Amino acid sequence: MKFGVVIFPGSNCDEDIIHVLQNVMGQQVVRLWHKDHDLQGADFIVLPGGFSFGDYLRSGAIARFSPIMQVVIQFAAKGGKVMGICNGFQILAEAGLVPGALLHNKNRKFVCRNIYLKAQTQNSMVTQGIDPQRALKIPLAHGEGNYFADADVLKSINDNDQVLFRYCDVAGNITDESNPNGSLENIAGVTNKGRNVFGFMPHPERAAEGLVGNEDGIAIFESILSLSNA
Ligand SMILES: NC(=O)CC[C@H](N)C(=O)O
Repeated sequence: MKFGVVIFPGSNCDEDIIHVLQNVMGQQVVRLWHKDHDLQGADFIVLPGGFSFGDYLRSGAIARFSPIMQVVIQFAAKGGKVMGICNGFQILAEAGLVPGALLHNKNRKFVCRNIYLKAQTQNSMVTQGIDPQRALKIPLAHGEGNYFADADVLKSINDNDQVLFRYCDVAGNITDESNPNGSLENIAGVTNKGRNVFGFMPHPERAAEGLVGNEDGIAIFESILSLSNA
């Protein structure tokens, strides 16, 4: 598969995801600059983590207007696959490509530690290969990751099976104590109605090889690739 990784001013996880896709997963990757107007034939677009435009106004609020986002929005409208990690998720939410919003963490503090999450649906490209009972240990690093949606949106994403991940404890229990940022119903990631746009806060690209002491993130990348090869 050919991945396109978009780089915004202030992105800081772009090289991490490029490294994992290229060197760990053996995929083709092109770097896309936020001012570009085409996707260089990529089949799968990734918006990486970081602090695009210094998180001014709100995380993702300015990046959402970068020229490349017009092309990404058109690509997604035609069913193209787009995945946002952390700041990428914030940009997708600002662009209206996934439901809901990311508010400041409930305790107003930046959270930077490992958390656990569980896949919530088998019906998505990023989770279909993950054992739903498995608690994945994945790093988290953000100040604005508190997932919010109004009651109607929350109901519709639950009814349509659009929740990708929820925060849990090491044993897989989804509890208030295992919620690191105040997210509604422990939601850590969602997909859109068309199931081709994916956003989540945790960073699997920081946990995808033995060298960094944690390979749990590979399950997500394997899931994406197994469906594309099916
Ligand atoms: N790691 C990241 O992508 C940081 C996300 C974002 N800028 C925040 O602090 O909320």
